[in-house]
Amino acid sequence: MNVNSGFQHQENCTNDRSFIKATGGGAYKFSELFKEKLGISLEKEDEMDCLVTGANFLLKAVNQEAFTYLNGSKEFVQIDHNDLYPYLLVNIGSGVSMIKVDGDGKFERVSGTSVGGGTFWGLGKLLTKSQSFDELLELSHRGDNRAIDTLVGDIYGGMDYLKIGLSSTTIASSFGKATSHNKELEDYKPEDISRSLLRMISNNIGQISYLNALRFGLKRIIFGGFFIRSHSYTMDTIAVAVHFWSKGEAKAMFLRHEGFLGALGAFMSYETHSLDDLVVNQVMPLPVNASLGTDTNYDPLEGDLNGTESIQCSVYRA
Ligand SMILES: Nc1ncnc2c1ncn2[C@@H]1O[C@H](COP(=O)(O)OP(=O)(O)OP(=O)(O)O)[C@@H](O)[C@H]1O
Ligand SMILES: CC(C)(CO)[C@@H](O)C(=O)NCCC(=O)O
Repeated sequence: MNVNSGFQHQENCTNDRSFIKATGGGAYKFSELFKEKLGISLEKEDEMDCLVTGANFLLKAVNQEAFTYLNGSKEFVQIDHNDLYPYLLVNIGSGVSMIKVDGDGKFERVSGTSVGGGTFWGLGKLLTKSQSFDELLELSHRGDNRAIDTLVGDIYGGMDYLKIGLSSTTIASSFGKATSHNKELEDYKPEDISRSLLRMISNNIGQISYLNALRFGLKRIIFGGFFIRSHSYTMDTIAVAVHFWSKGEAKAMFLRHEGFLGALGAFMSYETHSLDDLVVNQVMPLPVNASLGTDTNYDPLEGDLNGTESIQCSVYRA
């Protein structure tokens, strides 16, 4: 669930109620709990609406928000506001939603996949006994997926299969080596398992995203969601998948504030928080757990999220 801290207190003679905007499944699931324990009503905002509003806001208002990531280096992309749409927004949370965005409030959820962040965390926990997502992610930094995945070279005696465009190092079958008769789970290193899993899931999301972009003729694919967490290997795998399948035609883009699109969108849904009502260069407090430092040296690929600071926004008046 995404909740934001734009806490509002409404009073009139008959009704004294406090509410906060909330989106996602948790806005429904925890509604009663919030009311019972905190006396707060959750005002539900549609999840897809909020994701799109959050992404559009960031892309328009925050300088150096979007970047591409290829071969280990990132490049910020300055997007002309008049040339922002259409794009494919891929939100990788527990599951994955793919949304074709045509404008403010104009979008269609065109696809999705249940193989997402929850799959990485869930399968990874079972297979590696990791106690936290961060531990699992950290394992993947040190792993070598070649110990688990079958590569084209493993099948072709170390050779490339260039006739169909596959090098010997391309993964032919994720987790293929785990079929080995004389090996059990304990014989594989948790870090290698984590790495294979991350590659499998990121690759798959990159591929499905590209196919959907192709379906609608979209050149830009923007990835968000808490799964990415500015993790370089995740972004690299997704970017390579998009590059590989599109033969360089489509670009994967990432967002500095990728994990908070829904919360931002819910925040924006307060009538007084629309983009047009904000002034140029205003420092806008972000929702709880939804902000990054104002440090201009901040590196999203290295940084961690601590959710206590504000974000410097350049907001254009309509
Ligand atoms: N510290 C963390 N703890 C748990 N999961 C994390 C953490 N950091 C990143 N993740 C990843 O984020 C995913 C959840 O992302 P997010 O909160 O955006 O989605 P959600 O709202 O639960 O799912 P959905 O969008 O499908 O409703 C997890 O499945 C996991 O892959
Ligand atoms: C169900 C939601 C939208 C909840 O956020 C998300 O988890 C999701 O998009 N899952 C993928 C479902 C599917 O399209 O197969």
